[in-house]
Amino acid sequence: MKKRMNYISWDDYFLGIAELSAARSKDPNTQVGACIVSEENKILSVGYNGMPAGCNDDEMPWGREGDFLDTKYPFVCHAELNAILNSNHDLKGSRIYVSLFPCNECAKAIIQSGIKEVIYTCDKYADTDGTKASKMMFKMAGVKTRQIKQEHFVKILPM
Ligand SMILES: O=c1[nH]c(=O)n([C@H]2C[C@H](O)[C@@H](COP(=O)(O)O)O2)cc1CO
Ligand SMILES: [Zn+2]
Repeated sequence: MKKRMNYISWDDYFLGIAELSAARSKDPNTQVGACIVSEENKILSVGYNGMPAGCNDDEMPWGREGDFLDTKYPFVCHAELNAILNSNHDLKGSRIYVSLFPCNECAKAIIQSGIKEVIYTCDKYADTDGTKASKMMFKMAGVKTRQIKQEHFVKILPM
C-alpha cells in the first residue's frame, strides 16, 4: 500500500493553526491568529489578539470608535506580538503565519526578533499608512512576505 497523497501542505497546516488560534480571540470585529515556525517546520509559538494578561476582557472596551481610551486600540495586544512574547525559543531564521498582514508595530517586533518570512492571507488594511510602513520596513530589512490562500482548511470564523 502507498502513502496517502492528499495530505495538507506545510503552508496550509501552519496557516490552519494560525486560523484556529484566531478563534480564541474576543475581538468582535477582527480575529487574528499567528503561528511561528522554525526552518525545520517545528512550531515555536502561537498567539492571537487579546487584552494583556490580568486585564479583564469583560471590563475592557472592544469598540473601534469614540474617545481613544474608550476603544480597544490602546489596550489590545496583537496576535504577532503575543506569539513573539509567548515563545521561549530563539526566533532567528523562523517564519510567521498570520491571518492578517502585520501592522507597523508588529513589523518592528518581527524584524527585531529575527523572523525572516511573513506568510499571510488577508491584507484588508493594505491602504493604511501602518501597513505601508510595515511593507517598507520588511523590504529594507530583507524579511520576505508572501500572500497565500487557505486551500484545505474550513474557516472556523465568520470573518
Ligand atoms: O497585525 C495585526 N494583528 C492584530 O492582532 N490586529 C488586531 C488588533 C485588533 O484587535 C484587531 C483589529 O481590529 P479592527 O479591524 O476592528 O480595527 O486585530 C491587527 C493587526 C493589523 O492591524
Ligand atoms: Zn500589530
